[in-house]
Amino acid sequence: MVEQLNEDERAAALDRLDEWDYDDARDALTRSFLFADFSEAFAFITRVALLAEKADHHPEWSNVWNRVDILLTTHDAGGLSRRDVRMAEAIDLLQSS
Ligand SMILES: C[C@H](O)[C@H](O)[C@H]1CNC2=NC(N)=NC(=O)C2=N1
Repeated sequence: MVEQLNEDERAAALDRLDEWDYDDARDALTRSFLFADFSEAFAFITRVALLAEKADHHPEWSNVWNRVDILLTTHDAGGLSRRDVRMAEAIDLLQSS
């Protein structure tokens, strides 16, 4: 069973994850991505979906044309866990490649 991050662990993670915001109500990480068009946004969604399947850790997300909104939290832990931090870092790497 994966553990929810404690306050110190959460603060350290948020410090490192510059591009991500913290959703207090959900104990979650959020980030919005903007692309040139729907096709680019959908390609990104596909890449993240493959990461998610590999990690068995799945984002909550929505897409409107060129925009993808992602929320990461761990349902099994009732909030933010290491799995969300790892997923956010992996998504950031996709973005920078
Ligand atoms: C059984 C399976 O491992 C779990 O349900 C996984 C699947 N994907 C998941 N994704 C997220 N975001 N949180 C989870 O707790 C979770 N649990």
